[in-house]
Amino acid sequence: MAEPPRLSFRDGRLASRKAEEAAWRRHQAAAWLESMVGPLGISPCPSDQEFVAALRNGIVLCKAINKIQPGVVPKVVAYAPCDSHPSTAFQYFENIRNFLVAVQELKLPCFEASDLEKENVDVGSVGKIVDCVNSLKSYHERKHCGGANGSFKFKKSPLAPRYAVHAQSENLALGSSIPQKCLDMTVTDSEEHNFQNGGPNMEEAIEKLQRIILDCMISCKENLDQDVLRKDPVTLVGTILSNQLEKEQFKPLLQLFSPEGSAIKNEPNQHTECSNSEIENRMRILEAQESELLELKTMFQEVKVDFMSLQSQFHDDITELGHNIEGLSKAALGYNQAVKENRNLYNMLQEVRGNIRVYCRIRPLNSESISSIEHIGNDGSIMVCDPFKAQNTRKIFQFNKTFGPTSTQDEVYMETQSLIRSVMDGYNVCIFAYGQTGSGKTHTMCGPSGGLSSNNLGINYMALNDLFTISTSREDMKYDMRVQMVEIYNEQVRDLLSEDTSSTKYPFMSYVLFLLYLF
Ligand SMILES: Nc1ncnc2c1ncn2[C@@H]1O[C@H](COP(=O)(O)OP(=O)(O)OP(=O)(O)O)[C@@H](O)[C@H]1O
Repeated sequence: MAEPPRLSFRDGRLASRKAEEAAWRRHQAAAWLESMVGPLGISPCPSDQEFVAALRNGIVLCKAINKIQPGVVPKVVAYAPCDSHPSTAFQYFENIRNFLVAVQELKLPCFEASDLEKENVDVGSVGKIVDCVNSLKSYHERKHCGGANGSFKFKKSPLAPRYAVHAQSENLALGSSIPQKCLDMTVTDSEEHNFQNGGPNMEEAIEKLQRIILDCMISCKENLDQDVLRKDPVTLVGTILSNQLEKEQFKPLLQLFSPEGSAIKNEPNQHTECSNSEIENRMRILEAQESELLELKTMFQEVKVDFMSLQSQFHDDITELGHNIEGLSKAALGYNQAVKENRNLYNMLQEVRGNIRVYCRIRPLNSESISSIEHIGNDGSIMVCDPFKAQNTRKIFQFNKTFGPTSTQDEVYMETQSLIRSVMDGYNVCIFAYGQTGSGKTHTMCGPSGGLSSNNLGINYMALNDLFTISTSREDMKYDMRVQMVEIYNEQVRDLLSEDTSSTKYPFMSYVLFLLYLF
């Protein structure tokens, strides 16, 4: 049975370092994709399998590149209900193909569509995919800073190219073009070309050199004599390094650091140019922002002044309004008091004039009638004389007021109006007409038309109109009005508004009858 190949300490450390680096780069790629398109549903440090599985349908990649370059992948096939369907798998392949075309258009490093399709992913394929994603990331960042026009350089994964090369690196022939490709784990054809043209930056070159030196040291350490190492380790390491660095394979790299090296000479210039242009850009942005800030500050100050002025004006207006309201309130209070006093005086006047008043109205005579009225006094007195009896039969009667045959309905009402209005202030008022048949009671109380015409309205109608007008004008009071009409004939009370009068009882009628007896 064949024994499995043993890994030396050096190989083990290298492998571990490479795995760590690859994992870090995967993490960076995944984190960037998540920042662009949202959660991928994988762990923050995904395995190769996880990473590839998340990108296999190409949706994430297409969305990400569309964010950088909108519309570069015009149609992205989204998730289908059943992803195992053959047509969907084909459409997903379309996603990958469109994405790769878009990447090529941006002149960024690509991978093969088959790299994503493999069930058992290999490190080299994943490295290419990660490289592609990270180059997109760098492109995006540069674009964000105003760069990313034309050629674009990216950091390549250390994995894929190094793997094949490193095993042979120490035994390769020096100087030829093929070994040149192989001797540096990190230097590829394109990168070498870049070195010659001042392509890679200093940081990349230092990183590469560090790796080579580390490899050399590990390689040498395995063959070191422990005794020699104990005597003068510094000189020993120096000698080893200088021997190693003498080799042809390091020359392209060392040229980078030589003062004459065009690449190293150009790079700082390029870097400086890039930095200067970036700085200039940022300075311009900063100046623009500063001027905008100043404008905003000025505007803020103006708005603040306006606001203060408005606030002060508002305060003055409110104060003035308060004074006005206070004045109105006092006036209203005074008015209410005046009205109240006025009512009291009014009602006192009614009492002075007499709570019970008796008026006499003489109706016009008809053609056959002979008048018995001899004199009507202004003080309400009336002298009557029976024309069929002797002269000494004259009699004088005194009333509060006597209305002659020519008096109108309005004149009669004006005398009773003050009493009627005091009802609205809570006083009880009763007006009734008394007299023999045909003396004019109905004419006075209801009017000749019985309320059907607005001319010559009776006391009842005029009183009700007056009361409704007053109740409407007094908005702060609520009045409840009810009307009842009764007739007293032969000491019998009859409800004129009720159809069935037999069962109606009127407890107040005893007072009315008592009053009638008084007269
Ligand atoms: N001041 C007046 N001016 C003109 N006509 C009047 C006046 N008073 C009464 N008359 C007339 O006299 C007649 C009798 O009046 P009225 O019917 O009002 O009397 P009465 O007292 O109501 O009678 P009764 O008690 O029988 O009902 C009516 O035709 C009425 O038009």
